[in-house]
Amino acid sequence: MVFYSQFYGIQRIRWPKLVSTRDPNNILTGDQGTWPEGHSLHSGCWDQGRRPGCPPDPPHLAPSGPVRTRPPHGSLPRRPAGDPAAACCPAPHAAPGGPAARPSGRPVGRGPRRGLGTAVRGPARPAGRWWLPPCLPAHKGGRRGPAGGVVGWQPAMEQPVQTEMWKARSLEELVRILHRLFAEDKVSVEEVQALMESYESNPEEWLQYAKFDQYRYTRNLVDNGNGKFNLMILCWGEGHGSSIHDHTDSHCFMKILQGNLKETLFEWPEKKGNGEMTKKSERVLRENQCAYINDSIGLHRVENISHTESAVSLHLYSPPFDSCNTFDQRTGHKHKVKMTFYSQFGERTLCATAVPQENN
Ligand SMILES: N[C@@H](CS(=O)O)C(=O)O
Ligand SMILES: [Fe+2]
Repeated sequence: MVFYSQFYGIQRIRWPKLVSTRDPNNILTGDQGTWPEGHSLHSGCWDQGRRPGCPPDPPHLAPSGPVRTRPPHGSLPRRPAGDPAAACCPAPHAAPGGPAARPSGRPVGRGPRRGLGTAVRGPARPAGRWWLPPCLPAHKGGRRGPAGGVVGWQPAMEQPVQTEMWKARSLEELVRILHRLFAEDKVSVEEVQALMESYESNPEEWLQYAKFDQYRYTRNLVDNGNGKFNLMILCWGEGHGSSIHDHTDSHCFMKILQGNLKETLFEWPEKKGNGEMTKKSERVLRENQCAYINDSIGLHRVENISHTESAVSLHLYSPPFDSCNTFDQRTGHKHKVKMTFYSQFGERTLCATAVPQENN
């Protein structure tokens, strides 16, 4: 699976195979990585209506009404020869030299609209996205430009203009749409971010997961995304915060469900780390906003600076990870920590160790 972004570009993470920055049609050649069974390339089925012989959706993804039809994907990857999904779902967008983007931005999906959220037409994004080299922090071979993005841009292939956006009308629906998006070979950072932002926080829907601790912020697993992502609710009591940390080469989306959270960005320290870490920026994230970070952008610390209000946030990590590095602000020294869940699917996790080693 490949992530792409008009700002951050393709990011190769743990499992994707070789990605050509010049020919996006090549991205399906080579090793397909290690997805859990049944999660390879059937994603073409859902957006064009089910074709005879297509494997059924897993029950929790079963269609129940109209869906958003996909924007045209003129340059999405070709399915490899012999791929069963190619046989059962000859997705027009995946065909070599697939359909050109419609200037009107009208949906191209045919077949019945099947139910996940509302498709709303968003503002057309500027044409011409860029394919980037992997988005890695400088010490892993990435190079950062003045704006903090990775440099080394390679104008290669225009990406389609996205003309529609998802609207998740409930947390449940948000989870369903996320499953759909992550079943694709390519995942758009902006699409996930916009989708998460589209969900209007409703405490009734997430209260069952919101378990607070008196002393530290808690991580509460909501969904494990078929192994492709982890969705969790973090509960921040007054004054609670995380250490400065990285995200283990994963993509991190953070949406505020309640209250406000301050996010402070830091530069990666020099290799050895022996001095005060450099602060890049800070901002306060407010209810329903969704932020995004990965290791090429930098490190961050998140804090609930309120003395009177708790805060709750919804985090998506892909690929999932269970450890990260924390950094000492004064020295830049790093320390690997294991990350655990305070609860999973609404049930309090039994502590395996007497002293949980958390990122705070
Ligand atoms: N990334 C942190 C939360 S935050 O401070 O972004 C975690 O998963 O615990
Ligand atoms: Fe984080």
